[in-house]
Amino acid sequence: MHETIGISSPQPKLLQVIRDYYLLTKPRIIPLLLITTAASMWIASQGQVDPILLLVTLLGGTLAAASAQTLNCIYDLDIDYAMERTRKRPLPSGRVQPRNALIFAIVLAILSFTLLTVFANLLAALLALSGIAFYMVIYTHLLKRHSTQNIVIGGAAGAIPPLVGWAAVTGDLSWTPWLLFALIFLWTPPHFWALALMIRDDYAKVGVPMLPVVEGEEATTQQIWLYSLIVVPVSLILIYPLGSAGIVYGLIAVILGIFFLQKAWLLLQNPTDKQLAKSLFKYSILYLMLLCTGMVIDSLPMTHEVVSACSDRFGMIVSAIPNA
Ligand code: HEM
Ligand SMILES: CC(C)=CCC/C(C)=C/CC/C(C)=C/COP(=O)(O)OP(=O)(O)O
Repeated sequence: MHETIGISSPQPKLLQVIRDYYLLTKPRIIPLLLITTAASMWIASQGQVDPILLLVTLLGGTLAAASAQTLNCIYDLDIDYAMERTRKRPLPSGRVQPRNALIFAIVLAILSFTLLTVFANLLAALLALSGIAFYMVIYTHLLKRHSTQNIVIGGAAGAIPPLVGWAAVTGDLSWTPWLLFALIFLWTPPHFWALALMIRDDYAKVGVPMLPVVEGEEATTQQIWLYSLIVVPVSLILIYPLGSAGIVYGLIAVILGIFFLQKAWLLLQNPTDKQLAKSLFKYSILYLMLLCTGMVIDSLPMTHEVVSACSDRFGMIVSAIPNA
């Protein structure tokens, strides 16, 4: 075996280092943050988004989210070391030094800010920066270890990406991006508490007061149900009164919403069923992904043409019916 001879080629070591810095950014979460940014950009540009601006904004958003997650990994090193799920992360396992991680996070934040300022605008750059600050100061420092409402209020950080996307396109903010913000803000509690129900022993071990740890499964599933009941109608405000989406999005939102409510209802009936919690957690991700895809499809000029052709034809059929 090569390893026993003691000669290790430099490439696998370099690849390992790259992999560790990549893992520091909790990369699996970032694509969904980008999907919400992209959906917002598509609506803001009425289906005709500038591809370069899209690319630059998504890159700036990725760098900002990666910076935020790396800072969180540094701050939470102690609890990440104590929890089964997070023990193998690059910092607790000693593969990356906190000082190097801090430099990495600062570089990412500077790159994000510069990129967004130069190629999008200052508002988008400042919003992304505020996302990092909010996630670190409000969620990670002030709330995560001290309040059962940690992810409700802290969840606002994860709802900032659509504001970044909208600002990048229009240079300002209006009701629609704030509605998208509210949607993700309200979506976060069912998303996270469903997961927390599955891993509550881990959080209990390190004294993080997640809702299922402090108030139990029944109270948590009631809260999940409540937020789910709000999130579904809120998703329809985009159609009325805002008028920022149409029938295609409406159909998608209603169908997705029915399944969301069904899963939250089942969990409410069986608060200790970890399989149902897992199912809702997974579905929450699919829900937001498809809802955003629905927003994009709905915003496309081609969709508008198809919808208006269909409604013209429908109008002709109706007017051809005697006494209609
Ligand atoms: C304060 C708010 C939030 C908290 C506390 C939270 C927490 C978590 C945690 C602990 C996980 C499991 C990760 C792991 O196993 O390492 C997770 C998974 C995930 N979260 Fe969230 N989340 C929040 C908001 C969001 C937002 C806003 C998004 C995107 C819009 C998001 C997208 C995801 C995705 C896509 C996964 C699955 C990752 C995978 O495939 O393993 N989360 N979340
Ligand atoms: C615009 C911008 C830069 C926004 C950034 C927002 C952001 C990074 C949101 C992520 C939210 C999230 C996945 C939290 C994980 O909680 P945790 O850190 O408590 O999870 P853990 O228990 O896995 O460490």
